[in-house]
Amino acid sequence: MTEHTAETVPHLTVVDHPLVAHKLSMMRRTETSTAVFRQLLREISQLLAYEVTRDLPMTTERIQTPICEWDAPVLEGRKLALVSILRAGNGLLDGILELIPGARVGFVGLYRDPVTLKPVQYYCKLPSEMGERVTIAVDPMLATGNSSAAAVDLLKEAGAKNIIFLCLLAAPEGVARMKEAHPDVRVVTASLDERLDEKGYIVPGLGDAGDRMFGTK
Ligand SMILES: O=P(O)(O)OC[C@H]1O[C@H](OP(=O)(O)OP(=O)(O)O)[C@H](O)[C@@H]1O
Ligand SMILES: O=c1cc[nH]c(=O)[nH]1
Ligand SMILES: [Mg+2]
Repeated sequence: MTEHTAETVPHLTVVDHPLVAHKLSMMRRTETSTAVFRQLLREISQLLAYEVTRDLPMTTERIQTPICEWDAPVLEGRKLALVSILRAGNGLLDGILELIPGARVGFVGLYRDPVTLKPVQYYCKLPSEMGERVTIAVDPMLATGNSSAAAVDLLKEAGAKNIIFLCLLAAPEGVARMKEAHPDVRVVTASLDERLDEKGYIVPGLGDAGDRMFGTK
């Protein structure tokens, strides 16, 4: 590990949970099939959703139980915006939507040019009233951070102010890039990996998340 840790990067949360770590190790294995990879990502996404929503603002609503009237805790404000960074973000989105079915959903289409490692945008469709929603942007991989920084630029252009970036694996380089470009955005990840290789892949990583999820090359 490098010197970057959850302690030295306070805007970074590494979800430290045995089930997450075990499932993630299974996902990293080369021999894990596409079907199992997708299923594991769905399972992990729900554990991460539990963590990433921990500090959502709450209010109370007067309700009638069979016994009495009561001020019951409920989520405050407008419905969450979940934004998937295509393609691979959809692997995290599906499981989280099961837990938060009322969330509004946006998509940012980006792919990383394999030579320049710069993001190329091909799509953007976001919910209305982004300025009034907590926005959770999801993409399994935070490598150079170029894609996530560009995606957050688009979210902010649409008015989003309260943004969390949720990923599965983060490289220290990507965490640093996000901190520099968007210091107000909290990054939540299942693992802070060691580094990037010469092609910009996360080490030890799990390879190309989109390809592993969809069986492409
Ligand atoms: O931090 P970065 O260096 O920008 O790399 C991370 C990006 O690369 C992957 O997407 P990819 O370009 O492979 O597109 P895909 O989801 O369509 O496979 C990943 O899902 C991120 O979006
Ligand atoms: O390791 C990496 C880096 C970027 N994108 C991926 O899918 N994997
Ligand atoms: Mg890919």
